[in-house]
Amino acid sequence: DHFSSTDELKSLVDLESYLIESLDEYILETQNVLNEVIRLRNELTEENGIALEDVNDYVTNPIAALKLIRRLSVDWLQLMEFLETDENDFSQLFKVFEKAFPDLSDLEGAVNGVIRIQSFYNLKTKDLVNGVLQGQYFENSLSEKDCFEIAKSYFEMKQFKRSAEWFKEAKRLNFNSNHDSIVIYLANSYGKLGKYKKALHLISEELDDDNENKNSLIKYYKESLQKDTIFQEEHHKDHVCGGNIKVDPKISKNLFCAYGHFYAAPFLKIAPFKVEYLNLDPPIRQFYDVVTDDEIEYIKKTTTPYLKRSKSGFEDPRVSDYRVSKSIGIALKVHNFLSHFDQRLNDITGLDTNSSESLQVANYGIGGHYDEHHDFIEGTVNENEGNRILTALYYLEDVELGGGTAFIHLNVLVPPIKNSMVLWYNLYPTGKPDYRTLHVGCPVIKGSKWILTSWIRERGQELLSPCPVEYNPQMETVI
Ligand SMILES: O=C(O)CCC(=O)C(=O)O
Ligand SMILES: [Fe+2]
Repeated sequence: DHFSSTDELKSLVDLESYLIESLDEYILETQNVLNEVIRLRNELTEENGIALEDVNDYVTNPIAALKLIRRLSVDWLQLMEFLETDENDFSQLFKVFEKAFPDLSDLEGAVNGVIRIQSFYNLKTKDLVNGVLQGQYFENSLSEKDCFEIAKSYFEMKQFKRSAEWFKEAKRLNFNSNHDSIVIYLANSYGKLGKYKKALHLISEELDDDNENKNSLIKYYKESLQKDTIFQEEHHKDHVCGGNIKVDPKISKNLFCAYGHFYAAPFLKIAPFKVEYLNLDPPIRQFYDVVTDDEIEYIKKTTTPYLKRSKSGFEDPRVSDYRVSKSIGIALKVHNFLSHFDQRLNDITGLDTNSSESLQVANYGIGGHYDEHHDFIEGTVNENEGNRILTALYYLEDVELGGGTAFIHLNVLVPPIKNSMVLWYNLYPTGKPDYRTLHVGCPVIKGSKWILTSWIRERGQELLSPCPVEYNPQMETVI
């Protein structure tokens, strides 16, 4: 027994105080963990609250979407590391939902989307960080972590002017342990641009004295200062997608709008289409109100469950960053609801649409695009079909910002206007490919882009379009 000896009781008191001390340590440790969990939880709650205010607006904003993906692919996992040690109900619950989370490749996709938007539209880094897109202010701004992710991607792409801008923003927003890593990256970006003095200054002044790389970096940049290497300044040029490139007035003064009926199609005599000539040679024309809201609803509803990541290339189609969208073919013949669709294209073009391919529906998310390409097939063409004479591209949705179609040799930017269709010939009337038709599906900055594309092939047109030597706009009746 214990109670008969005071000595034994004393040792129990000692033991108890030892235990209390250890318990205190445990409490402190747990409290620290919990405080950190609470801090992260508050950060997540704040952002989630902003998203809840208008979910649709949030997920169609590239900056907000990037943040959402980063939270779910990185931040939540960091939080869970704190809770991992004990098997609590929340950890169990999290494991069930985690499977549906975006992963690091989704994060990479979202970062690339923002980078694409910046480079195609030549947006200022500071504007993007503050949520300003093409001059319009949106509420979502980027955090240090987001800037750091983007900066690292630019660094890997060897775009050091941009990486320096983004690391600078990350440094400005920084208030945690990542500081040294940002400083080194920023200095190295300066170094790659030949700005050794700046790099040296940054390392000497701002890198922690305890950092193991400090001395070697100082030595490296001091030595670099002695070398005289010539560097090429990186320039960011305007792209046709941005809509800021002026068209030669000699061309633009001849452009016009009209009510057009074509090839004497009887229906169009009564109800001509509104048409706008965006370029005369080669002709690029935008037709308004050629697809109805009901048809659009039908097309979206029917195709949405089947959309798959688009591929590019005729011979060996692949998924790549060249074309970031989801798409699926739709055969008009099996959809009675769309029975008038091809008739309109036939009325407009005078061509036989029976030989056209199944239509293609595509949906581009934020930063989604289709880089420079021609629609005609290069190389061997299947003789039973022939090449793609003509492209008719229908816009099924207005895009809030970006998402036009740019003809980069012609400085023509087609705005994505719902219910309209843009039409151009990919071949000269002689059947020769027309390389002036090189075009880009511009990145979506904000919103969602839905298009439908119809390609008319050469076969079946022999009697309808007997090769004129040159295209002549007079072939069409315009009233
Ligand atoms: O998305 C666009 O604006 C262009 C699409 C396109 O060029 C195509 O699908 O061939
Ligand atoms: Fe195309």
